[in-house]
Amino acid sequence: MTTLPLVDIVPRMQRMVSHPENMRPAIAGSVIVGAVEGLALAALLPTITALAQGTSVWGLGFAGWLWVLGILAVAGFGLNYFADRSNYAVALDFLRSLHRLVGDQVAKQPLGWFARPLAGALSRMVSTELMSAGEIFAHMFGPLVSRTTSAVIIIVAAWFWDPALGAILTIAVPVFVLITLASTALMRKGRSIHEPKEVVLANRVVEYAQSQGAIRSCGRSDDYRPLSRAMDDAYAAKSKGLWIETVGLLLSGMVTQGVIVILITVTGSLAVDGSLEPIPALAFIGLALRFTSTLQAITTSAMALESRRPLLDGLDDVLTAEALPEPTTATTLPAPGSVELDDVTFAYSAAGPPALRNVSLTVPAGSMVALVGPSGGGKTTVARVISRFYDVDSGRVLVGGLPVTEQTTEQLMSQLSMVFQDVYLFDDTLKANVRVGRSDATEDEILAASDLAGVTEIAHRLPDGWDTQVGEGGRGLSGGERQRVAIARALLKKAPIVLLDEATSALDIENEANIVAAIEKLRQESTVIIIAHRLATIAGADTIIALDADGRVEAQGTHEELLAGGGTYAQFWRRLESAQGWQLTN
Ligand SMILES: Nc1ncnc2c1ncn2[C@@H]1O[C@H](COP(=O)(O)OP(=O)(O)OP(=O)(O)O)[C@@H](O)[C@H]1O
Repeated sequence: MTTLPLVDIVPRMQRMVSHPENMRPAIAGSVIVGAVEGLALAALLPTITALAQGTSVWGLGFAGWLWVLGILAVAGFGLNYFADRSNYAVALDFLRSLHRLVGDQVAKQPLGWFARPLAGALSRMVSTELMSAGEIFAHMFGPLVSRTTSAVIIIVAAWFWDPALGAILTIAVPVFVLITLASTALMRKGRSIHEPKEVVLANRVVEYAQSQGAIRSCGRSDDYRPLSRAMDDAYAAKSKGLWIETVGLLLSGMVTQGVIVILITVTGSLAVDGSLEPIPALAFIGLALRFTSTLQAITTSAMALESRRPLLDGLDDVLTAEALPEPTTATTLPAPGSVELDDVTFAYSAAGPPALRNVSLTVPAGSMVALVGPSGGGKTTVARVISRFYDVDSGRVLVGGLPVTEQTTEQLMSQLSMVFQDVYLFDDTLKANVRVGRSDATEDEILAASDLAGVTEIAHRLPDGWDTQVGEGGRGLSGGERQRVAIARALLKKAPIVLLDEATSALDIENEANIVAAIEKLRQESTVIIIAHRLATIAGADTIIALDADGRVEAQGTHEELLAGGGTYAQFWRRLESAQGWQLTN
């Protein structure tokens, strides 16, 4: 059974609000409201007794007790208003500061962090769940505190009035809590049986809709087994889960009634055998009815809090994710434009095999290096460790002659331009997306870079030219067009080092011509490290670094040297030649 976040919610929230000092008065307000409400309920005992017996109770007659009730009600109303305001203030502070904290934390994370599952959960958390985070304090924790205080006051008052009545209420609490916990556990168990199957079913439906082309071309649109299997599984799991949930629901529906019946029966029996006066017994039954609804409200708030535990856990994970350590100030670079990997070994996870094994390579400033090798050989990983998406497990990565771990993110990023396969464009105009390369670039510079990268040609085709909105992520453009924009950005940025993934998938003939021209221009101005797929790029590079399938450097040298050396590179080259269908003559 999971523990309720009742105890740890305060320290957790204290870490997440910008004014933790405001939580104390809010909690104190809820306690005072609960105490006043509890006292108002407890005052029913002397009020009804005074009314029924026509005598004074503790020096006050019925009218006096009515005044007490009235004063408590007015005080409760006013205090409730102020407690609610304090709770809402904390809730709003919580929401505001969460957005800032999550934003700051995201900005500090290494780029590799965004490839992890946590980052996927983050988008759901920020888009849908964070808005409900404010409820935790305003609608769950505050009411929980005030109702618990009320219940405690009622029990204390009952003990004070008559120890037998106090004992009855005290015993009712664990009975109520145990039955409620059992019912919640049953409902949770029922949900855990059918919910995962429903998620699978939903995924299968989406898959079925998205893969209609492939399914129809295989003639399987009538009988898509994974979907029908998922439906059968979901149906079977739902039937089983519902049975268990129904028992839980029955228990939860019965608990309040059950406890009321027990309280009335016990109180009635005590009145019959003379242990209790009949009138106080009647007054007590009225109080017991309110007491059970207070208990029910406590459990509702507690369960609602419990349901927010995954959100708080997720926020904790995001907020405590460790940023890569970096210095606070930039240092002078000993060898601007150069890149070096010195005996680098790196695995994406401790359990998995290394993606790079003892990789050493040197890229002098101004040179062009082509990374080649089989799919999965670690070419993209080399680019990622150079950009410090991840810190390596052993060895060193130097950019500009300085280890990347000794540079500020700003210093490192100012040296690099990255043109990777998954180019992200902002939901803005085409021109604004090119300008991202360098915000202070002039119109002429933007046009020159765009001409070279083939973006001007795109602008001429689009309905609003340069002012065309490219859509979120650039979905209004094709993959090849997005890559051209990324190349224009790189040309504009004029970074000393360019990392370029020459994605074959995005290359049609026109794109290819642009890439060739852009690479030529880039290599005149910068060091270029290119994950190369085209024969001409590979053969034209100053140095070729061939990785093997296990992430080791198999060979490095010029094209002629590697070809003359025979080995895997020569085989790789011949395969590429026949695949690309043309012969390069030396
Ligand atoms: N984010 C990741 N998490 C875990 N493993 C990864 C991740 N990215 C890549 N890998 C693994 O690391 C190894 C090297 O991958 P990498 O993408 O660097 O190869 P590549 O040579 O660029 O391949 P390709 O030419 O197909 O793009 C592969 O085994 C791959 O499965």
